[in-house]
Amino acid sequence: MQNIIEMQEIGKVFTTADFQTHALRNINMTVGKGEFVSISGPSGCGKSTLLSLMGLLEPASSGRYLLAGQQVDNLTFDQAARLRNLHIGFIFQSFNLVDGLSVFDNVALPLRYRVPKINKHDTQQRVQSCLEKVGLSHRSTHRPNQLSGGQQQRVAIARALVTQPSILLVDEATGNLDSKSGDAVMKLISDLHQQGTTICMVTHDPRYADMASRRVQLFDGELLTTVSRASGMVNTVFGPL
Ligand SMILES: Nc1ncnc2c1ncn2[C@@H]1O[C@H](COP(=O)(O)OP(=O)(O)OP(=O)(O)O)[C@@H](O)[C@H]1O
Repeated sequence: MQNIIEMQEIGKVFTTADFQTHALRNINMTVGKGEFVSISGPSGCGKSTLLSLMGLLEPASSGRYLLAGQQVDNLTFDQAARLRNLHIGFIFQSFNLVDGLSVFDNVALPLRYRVPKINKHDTQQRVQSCLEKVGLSHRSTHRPNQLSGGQQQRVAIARALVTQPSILLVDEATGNLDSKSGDAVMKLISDLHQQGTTICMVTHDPRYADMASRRVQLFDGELLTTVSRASGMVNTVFGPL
């Protein structure tokens, strides 16, 4: 299987005036094309930091990171933004939709930053197709505040898909939703995986973690175990459980 993500001995230290936090230590991790990996662990263990590094939202402090085969350490801000736009779709707990824009324009937003530019006709088709995937094509002219939380998260998923990313990074996508809407969003994410999308998802919910093809556990900034559903194999990478 071709690797989309390859992290070697990745570390992340946050330094504030009086404090250093080792958020991640010595992370060795690969994600193959088409895999669905869930990332779990206690609060503060480094899950969101790992996702931010994967998504080039911030650089690692040490180690080597290959994204889609390209070494991506030491990128400039603009280079990171361009690669992000090409390869990564994000879904966060907060939907981060722009209230002043229609559902259609929210989904189209990432395409505005594409180089080379995507013409109006192709934009129209891509947005429409993504809204159909999430079952909201009939709501394209609505504003986000006219939708339920679950529907807003589905718009955020359509926005993440519109750039046809190599990998979808999901951080507690169901955290702000009631259980019924949460289950619907997770079904959608699972369907996207069945259709071939690569997914890395942070979740606290063991039921949702179990939907992944591989489960990764973090503890205190270190990779603890990875469990593959296909093989049922538990591989203790570091330390005690
Ligand atoms: N920008 C930052 N500056 C300083 N410390 C940070 C920063 N971001 C995260 N940290 C610290 O890094 C550690 C890991 O944080 P992170 O948000 O990755 O944990 P998490 O596992 O996602 O937690 P939670 O489940 O509570 O969301 C924590 O100790 C946190 O305080």
